Amino acid sequence: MPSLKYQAGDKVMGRWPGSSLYYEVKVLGYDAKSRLYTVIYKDGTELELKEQDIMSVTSFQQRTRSRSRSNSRSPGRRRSRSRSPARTTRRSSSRTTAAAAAAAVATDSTPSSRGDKKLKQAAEIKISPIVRLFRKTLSKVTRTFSSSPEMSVLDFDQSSLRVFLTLSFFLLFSFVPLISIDLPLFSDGQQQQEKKPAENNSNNKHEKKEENNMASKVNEADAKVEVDSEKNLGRYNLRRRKEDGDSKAAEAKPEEREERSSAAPPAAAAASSTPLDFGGNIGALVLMLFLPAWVLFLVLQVNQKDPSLTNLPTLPPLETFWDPQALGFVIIWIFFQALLYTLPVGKLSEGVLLRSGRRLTYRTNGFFAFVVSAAVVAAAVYQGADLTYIHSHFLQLTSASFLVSMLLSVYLYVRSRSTGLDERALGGNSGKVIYDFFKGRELNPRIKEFDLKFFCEMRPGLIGWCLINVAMALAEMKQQKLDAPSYSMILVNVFQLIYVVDGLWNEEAILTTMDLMDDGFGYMLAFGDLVWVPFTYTLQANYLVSHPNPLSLPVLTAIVVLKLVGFYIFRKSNSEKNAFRRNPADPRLSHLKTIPTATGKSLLVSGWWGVVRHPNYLGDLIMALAWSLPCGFSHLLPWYYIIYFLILLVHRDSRDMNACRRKYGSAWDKYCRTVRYRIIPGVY
Ligand SMILES: NC(=O)C1=CN([C@@H]2O[C@H](COP(=O)(O)OP(=O)(O)OC[C@H]3O[C@@H](n4cnc5c(N)ncnc54)[C@H](OP(=O)(O)O)[C@@H]3O)[C@@H](O)[C@H]2O)C=CC1
Ligand SMILES: CC(C)CCC[C@@H](C)[C@H]1CC=C2C3=C(CC[C@@]21C)[C@@]1(C)CC[C@H](O)C(C)(C)[C@@H]1CC3
Repeated sequence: MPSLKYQAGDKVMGRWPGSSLYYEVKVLGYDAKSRLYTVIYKDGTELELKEQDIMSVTSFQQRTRSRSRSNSRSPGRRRSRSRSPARTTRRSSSRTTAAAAAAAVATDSTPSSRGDKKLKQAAEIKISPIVRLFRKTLSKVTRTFSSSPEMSVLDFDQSSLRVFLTLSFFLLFSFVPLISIDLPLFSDGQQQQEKKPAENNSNNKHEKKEENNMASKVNEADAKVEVDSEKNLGRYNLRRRKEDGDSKAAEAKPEEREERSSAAPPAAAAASSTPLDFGGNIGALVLMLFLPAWVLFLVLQVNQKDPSLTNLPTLPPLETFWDPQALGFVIIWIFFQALLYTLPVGKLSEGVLLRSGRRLTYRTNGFFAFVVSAAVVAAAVYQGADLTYIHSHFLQLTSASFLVSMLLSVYLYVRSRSTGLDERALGGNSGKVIYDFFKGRELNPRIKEFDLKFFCEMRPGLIGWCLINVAMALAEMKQQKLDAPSYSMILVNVFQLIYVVDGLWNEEAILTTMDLMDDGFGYMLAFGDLVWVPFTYTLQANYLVSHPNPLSLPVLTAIVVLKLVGFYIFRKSNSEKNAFRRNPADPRLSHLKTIPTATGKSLLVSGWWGVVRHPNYLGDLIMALAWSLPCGFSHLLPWYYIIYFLILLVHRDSRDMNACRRKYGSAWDKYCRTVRYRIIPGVY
């Protein structure tokens, strides 16, 4: 190829299709007819790229450095850098890693930039009117509360905040978060610079590059991201030429599906450039204030004789929120669960491969913890303990748990200062204090072998949910003067018990969920696990205590069938994905078709994951419907869960779509074209 810019054998940087990530590739050849270069990535993927998507390593480094220099002029960052003793080492390490052209640099931009707008456009999918309405509302809310994502902690929109604060008694529950976020003692920019090279236990070149702070800096200046998937189709040829010469090649044979741990996920480099969810700082602040207030509203509302929307509860005196005994019970419960978690009983399971190249082990003895907890509670009841205390002190228990979750969140944020970049979540490491506090910075905070995120997600709140439900059944019997709980109460109790026990029985499967793999542990999950789950997921049982709803046998049967259908879809789809992620070559999965991706992982494109994207959400939603139906239609309140859950899962689905698009590029687009429905069959 004499007159060509790149010659066969050249090592250059090639853009990964559908994304803005550059990887080192080797030029294999050039096709004059199509004017495409054939390049090979380090993981063996061969693609055809246009010249404009290729860059020499030198110009790539120059570009990266110049962006880095121009960005380092930002006063905030410079100030913190100059104070860092480790800075020189870091910078030089950044340079060398930049030169080590084995990794990707994300040129994704912040949500406000043109690049990200394009990304959003690319993610725009044809949707049904209901979903469109929902998304419109969601984006309106987001726009209302977020201005520029580049805003600092201090210059947030004061007027929106004031309007918001006057809305209700939010401030009360939000006292602690306000203290913690008003103290921007350190910036993430500084912390990123301060990480000593010695802390880098990464054994993977991609991750080493990821520490290069320039990744995000290239972003800000170079928002020329072309991610329109349709455009990309014309520009790239995604054939895996090595495996097969025709378009069928995208479906790999089972024996080819081994996951290559040497290939780091492409998103690894995007540490501080992942687009912000929830409208950035302002959205996170709003949520931090709104969520506790909403829990308070629900807790007060459910006790009303007529909990309709036109009959809002009044705020009780402040002192009713505080009960040291309730706090004592909450702490004892959490410590009791922690003790069970640490017992050397049950299996040790391996988590997914982390960006640091490590795999963590988890003690998955959740079912054991459940059985022991049930036995201890039963023994306590036998000894005369009155579980209806939980119902009568629900508000105090809620505020005590809120306090614990707040303290935990502050602890998590503070300790995340001393963690390396490869230990942080991609989405919670923006440098924006409120946002990172909310989303969680550290991916897997551990005290020795004690994994805080895993523990909180699977134990105190989840098992506490069942305990509270049982307490509600006893409270119903007491209040309604019944010899046994009502059928509605039994259904709600049994359905949710099945859900929790199933989660604990299949505890290992949680290791391949978004929370464990991608999300940091911060306020969102700490609050979600310790307050939201136990005190709002029990709303149906709580409602039935004082709002009986007799069920006829046919209705009861129909509800049971619905629950079983939902459970079947939920369990089967979760197990299928979990089994596939754990062992892609599992012979039991050999009938499934897959799409290979450049990360070495493949995507399931048949079986449950070929019916809709996120079939597990579909099953979960059907179950949620079966949980609300026993409460009847007199009030909206017991239907709150399914409404919230629909919002949560649709938002989670789009978060996951964006994350997967960043991870898998065009392979993800191909998956979306093949499996067109999102969550619900027929809904795009
Ligand atoms: N009760 C509750 O409050 C909640 C319950 N849930 C439930 O928890 C469960 C886990 O949910 P969640 O963590 O949100 O998401 P998933 O378990 O669906 O995990 C999403 C991940 O799965 C992988 N994936 C996506 N598509 C495919 C595919 N086609 N083939 C192979 N892998 C794929 C991707 O990760 P990668 O490719 O990196 O492996 C993706 O990031 C669900 O059943 C959900 O309903 C969730 C939230 C709240
Ligand atoms: C406070 C916010 C608005 C939302 C917080 C969300 C969290 C409450 C949920 C995020 C993912 C969850 C999962 C479960 C519980 C709720 C949270 C923590 C789960 C443990 C429930 C039991 C299931 O069997 C499961 C699949 C293990 C769930 C995993 C996700």
